[in-house]
Amino acid sequence: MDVSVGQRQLQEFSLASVSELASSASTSASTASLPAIAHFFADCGCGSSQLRLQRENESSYFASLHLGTSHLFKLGPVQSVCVDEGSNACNEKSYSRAFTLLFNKEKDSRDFHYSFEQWKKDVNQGSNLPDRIIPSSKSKFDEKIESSSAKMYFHYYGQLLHQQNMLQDYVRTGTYYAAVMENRDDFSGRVVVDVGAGSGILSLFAAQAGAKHVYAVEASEMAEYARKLIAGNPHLGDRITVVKGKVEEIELPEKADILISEPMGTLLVNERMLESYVIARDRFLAPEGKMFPAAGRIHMAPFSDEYLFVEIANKALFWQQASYYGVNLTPLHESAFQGNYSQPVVDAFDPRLLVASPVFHVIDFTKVKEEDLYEIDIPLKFIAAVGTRVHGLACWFDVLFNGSTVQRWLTTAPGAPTTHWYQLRCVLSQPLYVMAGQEITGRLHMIAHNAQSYTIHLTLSTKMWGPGAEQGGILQTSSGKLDLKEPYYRMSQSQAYTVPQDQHQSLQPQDVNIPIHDTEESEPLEQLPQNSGSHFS
Ligand SMILES: C[S@@+](CC[C@H](N)C(=O)[O-])C[C@H]1O[C@@H](n2cnc3c(N)ncnc32)[C@H](O)[C@@H]1O
Repeated sequence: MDVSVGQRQLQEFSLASVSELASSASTSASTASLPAIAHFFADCGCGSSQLRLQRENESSYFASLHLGTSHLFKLGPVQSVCVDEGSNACNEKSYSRAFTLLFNKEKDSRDFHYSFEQWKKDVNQGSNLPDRIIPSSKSKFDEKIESSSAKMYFHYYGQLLHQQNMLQDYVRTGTYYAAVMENRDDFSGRVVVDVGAGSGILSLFAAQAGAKHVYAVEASEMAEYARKLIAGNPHLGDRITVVKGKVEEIELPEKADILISEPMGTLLVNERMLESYVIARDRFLAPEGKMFPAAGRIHMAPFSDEYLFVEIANKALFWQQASYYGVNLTPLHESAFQGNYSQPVVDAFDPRLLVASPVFHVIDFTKVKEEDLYEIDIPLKFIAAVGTRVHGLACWFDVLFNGSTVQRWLTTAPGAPTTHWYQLRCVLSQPLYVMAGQEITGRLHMIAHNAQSYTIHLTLSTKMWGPGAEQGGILQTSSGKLDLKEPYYRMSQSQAYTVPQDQHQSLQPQDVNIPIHDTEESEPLEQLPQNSGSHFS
C-alpha cells in the first residue's frame, strides 16, 4: 500500500512476524516474534530514508533502519533477514541490528524486496521517491529519445482506448495466447518479465500458463489500470507484481527465466521499442533464458499499384490552383507532391500487387545488440515476375515464438488475416518500368531518430535485361526519403482490392505464385480491427 503524507512518501507492508536477531541492545519487545507493519519513510527529518517497524495496534516504532546502510537477504520464499550495518545518520550513532521478517505470502515477500531495492536505489541516487519516472542521471532511454516524443508516446499508451485497440486485434492477442498456452513448459514454475505490460494481458496469460512469478513492467499510467485488472483476477494476480517505470530504469529483485513482450511497431521497428526489449534482455534475463517472441523478420517486395500512385499524386492537385481566393498556390505544388510521397502508406493490400517474390531481413532478438537497431541497412535484389510499372516497395513483418513445444509465427503478411499493423508501402514518386525476368536491385536504409522512429531511404533500380545483360549496368533508378513516424493511414479505401482490368491484362499477377509467408496458411482478407486510426504499435 502507498500513501502520501504531506512531504513524506510512505509505503507500508503487513508482516506475519518480525523478530530481532539476539543482541545485547535488543529489548524483549523487539526480539519477540509478533505480527508487525513495515513502513518505508522518505525524509525522516535529516534527509535520509528509513525502514521503520511497528507492532500491530501500537502507535510507536520499535525499530528504525537506515536504508543507506541496510541490506535485505532472502532466506526462503516467505522469510528474509534485514541487516542494518549501523550508521551516524541523523546525527546519532546507531549500531548494527538484524531482523528476521516472515511474510504472509510469497507475493508479499517479492513486493517487499522489490520496494526495498527501489527505495535503496533512490537513496543511493539521492532521491527520496520510489517508482521514480525521472532518474537523477539520464537513462539509456532518455539519452536517445526526445522528451516530448516520449511524453506523447506514454500518454497514448496510458489510455485504455488504445490498449483496447490492441486487445481487439484478435489475430495478435490470440496468437500470443496460443503461443503461451501451447508452450506451458516454458512458463510453468518460471520467473517471467513482461516488457511493456500495458493492460497486463500478457502477464495474465503467463500466470495462466503457471508462471511462478511475473513482473509486469509498464512505464505509462496504464500501470495503474494493469494493477486494477490484475487485482480483479486474484487467482492469477497473486503471482504478478506490476512495476511502474521504464525497463531501462527500474530494478527487479531477481533474474527472469523468460521475457514476454509485444514490442512491434509498424514495419516491426517503429516506436523503437525493440531496443527496450533488448535492454530488458541484457538487464533481466538469466543466461539461457527465453524470449517470447525470439526473432522478427521484415519482408519486402516491389509492388505495382496505379490507383495508389495516382491517389498520392492527386493529393497535391490542390496546390496547382493558380487563383485560390486570388492567390497562386503553384509555387508549393512540388513541395506538397514530394511531401505526400514521404509518407509510408499503411493499409491492407492485395498480395497480387506484388511483382516479385519477397526477400526478408532477420532480427534475432536473443542476439542483436541494441546499437545494431540504430541503423538497419538492407540490400535488395528481386526478379520481376511480370512486366509492369513498379511503384515502390511493400513491407510487412512476422515474429517467431520459439517455444520448446510448438513454434508459432505471428504474421502481418498481405493476404493473411489482417492485424492492426496492416502492411506498409513506400511509394516512389518516379515509378520504374520492368520486364518479366528483369532484375530489380536496391537498398532499404533505415536510420533511427530521436522521435522513436526511423527515416527511411529507399532506392530501387532496374538492371539491363535479356541477351548481353551481363555487360550492362543500371537502366533506371528511383529513390525516396520517407519518415516512418508520419504514415498515411489509408483505411477508408475498399479492402477487397480489385486489380484494374488493364493491369490484369498486362501483369497477369494471378499467375505469379509468390510465397508470402513460410509457416502459416494464407487466408483471404478478413475484417479489420476496430479503431483503425492507431498511430502506434
Ligand atoms: C504495444 S504495447 C503492448 C501492451 C501489452 N503488452 C499488450 O500486449 O497488450 C507496448 C507497451 O509497452 C510500454 N512501453 C514502451 N516502452 C517501454 C519502456 N521502455 N519501458 C516500459 N514500458 C514501455 C508502452 O507504454 C505500452 O503500454
